[in-house]
Amino acid sequence: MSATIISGKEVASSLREEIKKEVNSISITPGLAVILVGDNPASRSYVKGKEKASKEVGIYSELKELSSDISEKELLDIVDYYNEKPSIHGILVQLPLPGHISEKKVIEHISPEKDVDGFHPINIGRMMTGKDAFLPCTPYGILQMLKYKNIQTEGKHAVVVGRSNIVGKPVGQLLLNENATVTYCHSRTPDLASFTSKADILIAAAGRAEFIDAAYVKEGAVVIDVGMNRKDDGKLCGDVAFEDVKEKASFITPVPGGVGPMTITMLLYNTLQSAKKHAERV
Ligand SMILES: NC(=O)C1=CN([C@@H]2O[C@H](COP(=O)(O)OP(=O)(O)OC[C@H]3O[C@@H](n4cnc5c(N)ncnc54)[C@H](OP(=O)(O)O)[C@@H]3O)[C@@H](O)[C@H]2O)C=CC1
Ligand SMILES: Nc1nc(=O)c2c([nH]1)NC[C@@H]1CN(c3ccc(C(=O)N[C@@H](CCC(=O)O)C(=O)O)cc3)C=[N+]21
Repeated sequence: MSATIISGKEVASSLREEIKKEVNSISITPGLAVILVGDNPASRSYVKGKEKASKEVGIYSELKELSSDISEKELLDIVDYYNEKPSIHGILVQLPLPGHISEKKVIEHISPEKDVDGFHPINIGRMMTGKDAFLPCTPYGILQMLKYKNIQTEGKHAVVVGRSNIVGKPVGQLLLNENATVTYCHSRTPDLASFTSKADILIAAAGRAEFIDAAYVKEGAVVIDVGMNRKDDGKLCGDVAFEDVKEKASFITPVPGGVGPMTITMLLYNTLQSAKKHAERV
């Protein structure tokens, strides 16, 4: 039996309709500032996607493009400018940043109230303790995809491949909050397949093209592919060998058209929530 494909595009467009309606119903226009340092083509293409999606739902978006030789101090000053700007409710600094700039410092400089990426330690701490917080967009989007398909997490064994601060760690934490039993794997995990093949829900977030094949997957597992890799022919592919794994899994997400569109959608959602909170305060 071939797996059901979870279309991130479909889930995203349904959520974006709701976001659009709500944006139209509130008294202020949500504003998002996107800061892009340098001219990495992949980063530029993601940022364009975010801008286009913002416009489609009626969110104002402002793109600040900066040269890769900007100093850390100059970048922090620009973050400050948006921290103070009342029409901006969300700030996103596209990662990665050039080597001479501390990502940690920049993230910690963003006001937690405008941290719609959910990367600030205050928001991470709030997420870990189950308090109201901006949840990181990719993990949050994955939860929405599971919900949309009525996939149970309670009591399930979730295995996460990857432990980055932006994907691996928070997706595990959110699944734990949803009562899954969570195992994290990473580059020092010996015999990876011995762990992944136990997973009811397998999250692949390592950034290695198509390396999760059917041998890594349990029959009937739910497989979520976060990976975003370029093949030699220039085509985009995930961490999962889709054609092979889809014959063994019960649900699977494609790349493109899977987790990616959900990441952008949750960014829009977080920006809307931030604007609503702002409206309550003034
Ligand atoms: N679809 C979307 O919206 C998004 C997609 N992405 C994509 O997801 C992928 C992961 O992103 P990100 O978390 O930022 O990447 P990082 O490179 O920061 O982290 C990769 C993680 O995978 C682990 N890893 C690497 N190789 C292996 C291996 N062979 N076996 C087991 N674990 C391994 C690393 O382990 P260790 O810690 O030991 O180094 C690390 O924890 C990338 O392809 C990225 O492009 C990212 C963000 C959003
Ligand atoms: N501060 C910050 N926040 C991020 O959320 C962030 C970041 N930095 N740096 C890079 C990663 C990566 N990321 C993606 C978002 C959407 C797609 C996406 O929409 N992908 C489409 C395909 C896009 C294409 O065709 O190029 C898809 O999967 O269908 C991909 C990747 C967000 N990231």
